[in-house]
Order: sequence, then C-alpha cells, then structure tokens
Amino acid sequence: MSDINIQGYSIPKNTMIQINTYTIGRDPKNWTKPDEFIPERFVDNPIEYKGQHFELLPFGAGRRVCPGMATGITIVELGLLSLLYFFDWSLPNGMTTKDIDMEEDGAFVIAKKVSLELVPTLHRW
Ligand code: HEM
Repeated sequence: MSDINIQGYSIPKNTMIQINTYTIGRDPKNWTKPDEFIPERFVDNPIEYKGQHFELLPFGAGRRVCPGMATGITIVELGLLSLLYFFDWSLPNGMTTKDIDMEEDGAFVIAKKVSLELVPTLHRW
C-alpha cells in the first residue's frame, strides 16, 4: 500500500474508500430520469450489470465482485417470473399507482419506507 493520486485527489495509504454505487446508479449524467422505474432503459443498452460498466454496479466490480452474481440473478429472475406468470396483481382498497408512496428509508441499505401492498389473484388461462 502507498499514497496514491486519482484524478487530482490525493489518497493517503491505509485510507478506507467506499464507493457510493447508489448515487452512481442515479447519476443524471448517465441515466435519463434516474429516479423513475423504467426497465425498458436496459433494452438494447450495452451497459450491463456484470461489473464492467461502472455506471451500473449492483454486484460491485473487480477482485471483490459478488461471487454469487449468477445465483442472485437466477433467484431474482425465477422468483419474479413465477410471481408474474402465475398471478395477476392489483392494488388494494381502490388505490391507483399514483397512490404508491415511493419514499425511501435507510442509510447503508435503502428500502421503501412504506411497504408495497399488492393483492395477488391466481391467473386463469
Ligand atoms: C441479487 C442478489 C445479490 C446482489 C445484488 C449482491 C450484491 C453484492 C455486492 C454489491 C457485493 C460487494 C461487491 C464489492 O465489494 O465490490 C457482494 C459481495 C458478495 N456476495 Fe453478493 N449479491 C447477491 C447475491 C449473492 C448470493 C446469492 C451469494 C452467495 C450464494 C452472494 C455472495 C457474496 C459474497 C461471498 C460476497 C463477498 C465477496 C468478497 O468480498 O470477496 N451474493 N454481493
């Protein structure tokens, strides 16, 4: 370990550095309407999540990248796919999408402040 200089910032040796991937992933320089849920933004987009594109780092990057990346993606995709395939989803008590409170809460880990409540109905083909 030694002192280093990165893009004009001098960093003494033994400094602990934390990369704020939350902020990077919401940087308007990289993303249009970064706070909006627009999954289509990833269609035909060369930026992917595997740690090679620093605009999007859900699994980190480099030597300490998440070793469970493939498992994590499989669990999320399979879980989400099952929920969407087998159930139709609606909001309770006459709520509309505009009534969903998207406020976030937390510090190191961010989550929705108010839990999302949905009503699943078994889909019939
Ligand atoms: C969608 C699911 C997951 C996400 C978003 C995720 C995200 C992350 C992130 C951001 C890191 C830190 C990477 C870094 O320091 O640059 C990490 C590390 C790690 N993840 Fe995951 N992870 C997921 C699933 C999993 C699963 C399923 C496993 C194991 C079966 C796993 C095991 C680990 C381990 C052991 C580390 C520490 C690696 C190290 O420090 O060398 N993760 N993960």
